[in-house]
Amino acid sequence: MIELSEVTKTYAGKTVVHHLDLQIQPGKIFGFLGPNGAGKSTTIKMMTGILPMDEGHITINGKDIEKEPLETKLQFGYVPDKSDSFLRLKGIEYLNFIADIYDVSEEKRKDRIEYYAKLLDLDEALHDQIHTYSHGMRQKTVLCGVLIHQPDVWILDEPLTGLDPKSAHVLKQLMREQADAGKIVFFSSHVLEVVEQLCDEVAIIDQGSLRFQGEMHELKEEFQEGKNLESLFLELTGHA
Ligand SMILES: Nc1ncnc2c1ncn2[C@@H]1O[C@H](COP(=O)(O)OP(=O)(O)OP(=O)(O)O)[C@@H](O)[C@H]1O
Repeated sequence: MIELSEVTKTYAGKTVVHHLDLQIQPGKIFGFLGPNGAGKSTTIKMMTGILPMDEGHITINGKDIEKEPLETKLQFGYVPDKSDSFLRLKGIEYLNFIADIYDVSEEKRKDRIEYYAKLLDLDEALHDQIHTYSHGMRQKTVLCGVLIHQPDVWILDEPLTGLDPKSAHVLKQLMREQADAGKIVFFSSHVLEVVEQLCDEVAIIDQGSLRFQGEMHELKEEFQEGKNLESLFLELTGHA
């Protein structure tokens, strides 16, 4: 389970995440929605321990990201919205590095790298340096790193942006499999069609505050009378 309690972040006097409470249960694909600048990436960076929070607590599988950062980081895999680290490494070197960090055995890593690199059409690029990769290839390389260590929780920031249709389809299938195996897939997006198609549960934030959290079917019940998800989203985020 992921739990955010009263999480607040202020940049230079401007509060961009405001007393945010969220609970994400295992077995779900959880969509985190909001317009540009709503505070999605900031929240994800606090969940993953990249940014400190000013107030509140975040736990992942009962581990507190501020009190037990290492133990908490072992619970999840993270794909950021921009992947521009380790650019001098070759894809295969990066994946072996991740496997080393997470103590994945030689046999398992070999099988998993082979399987997932082929599935994501990365196999032919593995011996090139990451700086030669496109945005989508970099995203898929980081994703491959997550798949290699098989964490309970996936945290994905705009994971489908920049992926070609085949890779997007593969990722959506992997997300479904992960949730169906009783694990958590938490992802941010502003692509409403993707959210509607994929999510079991959603949270909508605007200006750092929660406007809705509930099952996808509860959200859909709100837009039965001629409203689609887009108009409901615009209404909830004050842009109708
Ligand atoms: N390092 C920073 N310094 C100052 N303000 C920041 C910083 N990072 C983000 N912000 C501000 O915090 C707010 C939330 O930004 P954030 O990137 O979390 O939004 P987002 O919901 O992920 O947006 P998008 O959908 O455009 O990626 C915005 O107003 C942004 O300008």
